[in-house]
Amino acid sequence: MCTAIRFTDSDGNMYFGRNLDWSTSYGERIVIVPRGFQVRSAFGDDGPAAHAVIGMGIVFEDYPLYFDCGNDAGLGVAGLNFPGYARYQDGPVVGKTNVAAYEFPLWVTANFPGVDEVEAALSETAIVGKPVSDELGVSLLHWIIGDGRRSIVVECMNDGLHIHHNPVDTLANQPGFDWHMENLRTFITATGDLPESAHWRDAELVPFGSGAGMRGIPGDYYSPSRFAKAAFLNAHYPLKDNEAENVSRLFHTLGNVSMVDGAALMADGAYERTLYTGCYSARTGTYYYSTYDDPALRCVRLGDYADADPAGLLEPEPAWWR
Ligand SMILES: C[C@H](CCC(=O)NCCS(=O)(=O)O)[C@H]1CC[C@H]2[C@@H]3[C@H](O)C[C@@H]4C[C@H](O)CC[C@]4(C)[C@H]3C[C@H](O)[C@]12C
Repeated sequence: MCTAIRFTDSDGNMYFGRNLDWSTSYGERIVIVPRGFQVRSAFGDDGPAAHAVIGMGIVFEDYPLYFDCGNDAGLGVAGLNFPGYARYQDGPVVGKTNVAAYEFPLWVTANFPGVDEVEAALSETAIVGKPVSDELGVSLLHWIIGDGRRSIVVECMNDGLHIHHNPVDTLANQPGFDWHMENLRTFITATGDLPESAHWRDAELVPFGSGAGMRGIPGDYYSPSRFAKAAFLNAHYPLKDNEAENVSRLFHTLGNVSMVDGAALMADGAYERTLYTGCYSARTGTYYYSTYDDPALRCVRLGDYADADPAGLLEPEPAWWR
C-alpha cells in the first residue's frame, strides 16, 4: 500500500510526499530531468520539458519512469496502486492528447506550473494503458497532484476520467477517492483535544493521559485505515514555518502510516514494507527521502542542477540532509 499527503508552510509553500509500500524494490533512485530535456512521447508528441523535474523512479531506455516527482514551479505528483478500479483507454483517442499511464507523472510536471493548468489540460487528455515494455507492463494507478494552493486526485475508471478536488490533501489505495471521503464521516468525533473526565453513575472516569480523543482512528495498514489516519494527522498538525519543521512534519505524518515487515502479507507471499518515504519541498526545490533499511534522511536540491545540460537525465548522488 502507499499513502501520500500534501500541505503548506506558513508562507504557502507546498510540501508533498508519499510512502512507497511494496515487497521488492525496482532499483529506484533520484532522477532529474533538466529543463529543455527532449521528452519522448509514446504517442509521437515529443517536446522539450518546460520545467525541470526531480523525483524518485527508474530510468528505462533513457526515459524516466517516475513513481513521484516535483518541478521547479512547485507542482508535485505521485502514483499509487489502484487495481480493481483503474481502467485506462485501450488505445489512443482521436482528438485528445494521449498520455500513456507510465508517462503521466512526467507529463504533468514537465509541462505544467500548477494544478489549475493540469486540470484544464485533463479535459482534453486520454490516459492510455500502453505498456512501457513487455516485461514492465502497465501499472494500475491513481494519482494525487498538488501545488501551493490545492490538490486533486485523478482516477481513470470504467466510466471515464474523474478529477476530484481533494480537501484533505491525502491519498491511499483502493477503493475510490469518493468512498474514502465518505468514510471519513465515520471519524468526525475524533479530536486532538485533551479529553474531559466522564461520569458514569457514581464513577468518575479520568483519562489515562492525552490521546483519548483520537481513539477510533484506525492504526492498521488497510488502505481505508491509512487514508483516515493520514487525513486526521494532516488536518490536525499545526502550521509550521521553516524547512526543517515542515520536513519533520512530512516524515512524522507518513511515519505514522508506514508499513513494518511481517504485518501485511501480499498475494505473492511476500510482506509489504514502506520501501521509502519521499518528500518534495517546493520551498527549496529539494527532494528528501529515507528508506526502510536506512532511515537517515538524504536529499538532492534541484537548484544545484539548474545549469545542467538538457541533453541528458541526471541521477545524482544524494547528500546527507544534515
Ligand atoms: C508498486 C508501486 C505502488 C505502490 C502501492 O501503491 N502499493 C500498494 C500495494 S497494494 O496493491 O495496494 O497491495 C507503483 C507506483 C509507481 C509504479 C511504477 C511507475 O508507474 C513506473 C513504471 C510503470 C510501468 O508500467 C511498470 C513499472 C513501473 C516502474 C511502476 C512499478 C510499480 O507499479 C510502481 C512502483
